[in-house]
Amino acid sequence: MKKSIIAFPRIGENRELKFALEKYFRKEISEKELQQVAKVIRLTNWQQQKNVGIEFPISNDFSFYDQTLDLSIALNAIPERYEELNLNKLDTLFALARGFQDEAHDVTARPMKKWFNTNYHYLVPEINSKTTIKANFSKLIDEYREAKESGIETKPTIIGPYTFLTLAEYLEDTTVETVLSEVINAYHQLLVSLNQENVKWLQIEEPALVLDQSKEKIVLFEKIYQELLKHKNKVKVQLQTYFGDIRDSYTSVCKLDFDGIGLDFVEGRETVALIQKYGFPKNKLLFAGIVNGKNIWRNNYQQSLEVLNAIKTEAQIIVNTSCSLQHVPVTTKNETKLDKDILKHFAFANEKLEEISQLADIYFTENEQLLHQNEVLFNEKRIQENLQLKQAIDHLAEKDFVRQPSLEKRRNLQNEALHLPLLPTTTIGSFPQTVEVRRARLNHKKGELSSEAYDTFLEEKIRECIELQEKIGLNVLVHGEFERNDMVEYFGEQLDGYVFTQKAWVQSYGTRCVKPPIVWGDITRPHSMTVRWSTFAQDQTAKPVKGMLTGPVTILNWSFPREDISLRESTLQLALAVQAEVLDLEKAGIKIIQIDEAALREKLPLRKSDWYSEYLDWAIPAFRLVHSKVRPETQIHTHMCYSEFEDIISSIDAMDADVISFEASRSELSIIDALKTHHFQTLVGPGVYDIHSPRVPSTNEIKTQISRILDKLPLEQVWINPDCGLKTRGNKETILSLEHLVEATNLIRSGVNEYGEQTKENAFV
Ligand SMILES: CN1c2c(nc(N)[nH]c2=O)NC[C@@H]1CNc1ccc(C(=O)N[C@@H](CCC(=O)N[C@@H](CCC(=O)N[C@@H](CCC(=O)O)C(=O)O)C(=O)O)C(=O)O)cc1
Ligand SMILES: N[C@@H](CCS)C(=O)O
Ligand SMILES: [Zn+2]
Repeated sequence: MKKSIIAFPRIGENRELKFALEKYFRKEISEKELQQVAKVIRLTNWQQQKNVGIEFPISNDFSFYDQTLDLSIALNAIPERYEELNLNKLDTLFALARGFQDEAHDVTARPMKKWFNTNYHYLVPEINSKTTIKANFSKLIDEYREAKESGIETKPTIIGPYTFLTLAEYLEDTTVETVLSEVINAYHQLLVSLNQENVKWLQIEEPALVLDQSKEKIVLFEKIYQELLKHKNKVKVQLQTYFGDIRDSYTSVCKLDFDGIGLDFVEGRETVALIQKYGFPKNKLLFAGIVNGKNIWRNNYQQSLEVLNAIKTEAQIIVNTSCSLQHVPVTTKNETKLDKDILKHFAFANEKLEEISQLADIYFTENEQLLHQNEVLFNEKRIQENLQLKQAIDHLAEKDFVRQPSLEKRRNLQNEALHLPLLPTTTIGSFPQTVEVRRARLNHKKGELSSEAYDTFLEEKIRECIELQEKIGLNVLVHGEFERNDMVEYFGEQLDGYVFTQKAWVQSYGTRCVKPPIVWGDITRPHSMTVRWSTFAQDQTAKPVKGMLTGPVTILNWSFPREDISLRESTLQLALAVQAEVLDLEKAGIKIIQIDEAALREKLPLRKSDWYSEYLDWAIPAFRLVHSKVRPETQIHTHMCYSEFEDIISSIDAMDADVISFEASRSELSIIDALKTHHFQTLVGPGVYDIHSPRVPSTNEIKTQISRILDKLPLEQVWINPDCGLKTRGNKETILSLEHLVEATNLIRSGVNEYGEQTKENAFV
């Protein structure tokens, strides 16, 4: 074996899986038709890998929704409430993923979390007191057989027991120990089945090893694998890690009876040093993750070769990707509008397969011609540096990052300017991106709808949206973001220095995909990007309309960034561009401006020791730079999709926004305790219902949620809002949910308790 990958995207070249799934959810196609689409994708993927000579294409990397959810199901970690719906296997999976609501049932979706430091989301496994782990790896076996029937010997992949146990949520006094032996036993059963099938290699993914590991955790890891590997028999087992190095567990991993070890040489800063210091076991293969699975730039073969040569004497190398290719788009071949001189610098998943193959040729057979061609590409002068921008960044001073006056002083001025009631109600920005909205944008893009007609359409949508929010009784309105394809791509399209693609989709969660724009050069703002729509919306109402922007850290984190300058440098370029937009909005009379930093937490380095020096020390100031020059009366909001920022709570406060909204509806509200303990200064809008699921929360449910928040936080600090934008929802459920939100807030304001009784002494309006 010379070359390998960890996993391939499963959405299909033209998002075939997304469209089939959505049709299945709308009951427009049968399960059989859906399975057929899935099968074609799998066969195509295996064939692509085979075509470039990958000896063992990967199987079981396909998923209808999420591979961690598939694992929960394979381990029978299916909470009773989903079993009780009595749905078939596939629909039970979708109930866990999306929630389920009909006349007789109402079950919420399992929570989703960010998959390590990516923009992919996994469904959190649940372990409760009734969980009985049992092996049912039929999906993995079926897909292995499916490939074999078409003449392809695959290497099945599975997320490992250690990562599963690390990511799971433990309820009702359960712990890792409650299920540990059952989980080991289930993987043991898997090995037995694989031996029966005569499977050659199994890849076990353990990305949890790249997180900070305590001694106890390493003991747990060793215990699992000492036990498990006793049973591998003829199947060879490859332990695959990614998203960083495994400095805490390297020596333990080397001692265990794995046949191959996969290490990340792209994000794993210490990987080479670890091998040089401790050596690499002679009886194992080293799967060297050298082709970046997260970014889309061509691999620099010379640099890769230097890395491989540095460890050449230590190990027998298999050329590999650094992580699953699910984080990059499928192919560059459909990018017909991008200049060839630009496109030649990019490698998506298919092109990365070729890179693996070429690198193996260069490494094993010293193919000089391939090396030379690649050198020519990297020696080209790609872009012209913007010296004026560089100077502007170099001259930034301390004062440019500090807003005046203090938060407390601003608050009084804003209260006077805005006259909002207690518990102000608002939304996060986007309203449903219905088929009608997307179709109009598509028609405009294709030239079938003129710019004038498209603009008129958008104005009509904004007018309706404002009218609707007034009718529902929200206090701070939004324009609805109808003009945006995506909260990041939209800005990328307006900024100089970006290039964007037509078909370069990447899965974000379930059926939802994003098309990250690509930072090509230095970033500047040639014109205002949102003022027109925000002012149009404000002209329709006397209530304040929030201007709506995406912050610099999020724009960069959800783009494919440059690799020739630092992330800090690109973020500061973006910060200056967004700052100009903020000031234009303010000048145009917008009194509240929301700057979303939904991805700020996501890119926090996986190791704590890197948090400040590698990231927060520039990311938080970059946000402050964006709003440091606004008037004290202008209220700055920010938004984060997830509430997992307990550990960096002071940094979030240091963003110095006036209000922050975040997800809290699916979490245990522990974040609220943390806000209290840390004397969090910023006003907060903890989301009172989950927008990721189509289910409509009842008024009472929202009211209970608000009461729980108010048990812990002072009234004056709280805003009421959903936990994220409404773009993925339909109109009907959105209207009902927002009506319930306003009704619940009004009940709380007027002091009606949870039993529907008027308690005058609680009333405050
Ligand atoms: C808030 N989130 C976001 C994240 N990352 C982003 N970059 N953006 C986000 O908003 N990360 C965390 C969270 C959760 N993630 C998501 C991700 C994606 C969506 C979502 O709704 N995605 C849409 C695609 C959005 C888009 O770009 N739409 C375009 C193109 C529409 C399209 O597909 N057109 C078809 C034709 C359709 C037709 O009707 O004929 C085509 O071009 O072929 C647009 O609107 O113009 C998705 O559908 O996956 C939400 C949350
Ligand atoms: N303003 C954006 C934030 C999503 S994270 C929206 O509402 O969709
Ligand atoms: Zn959000």
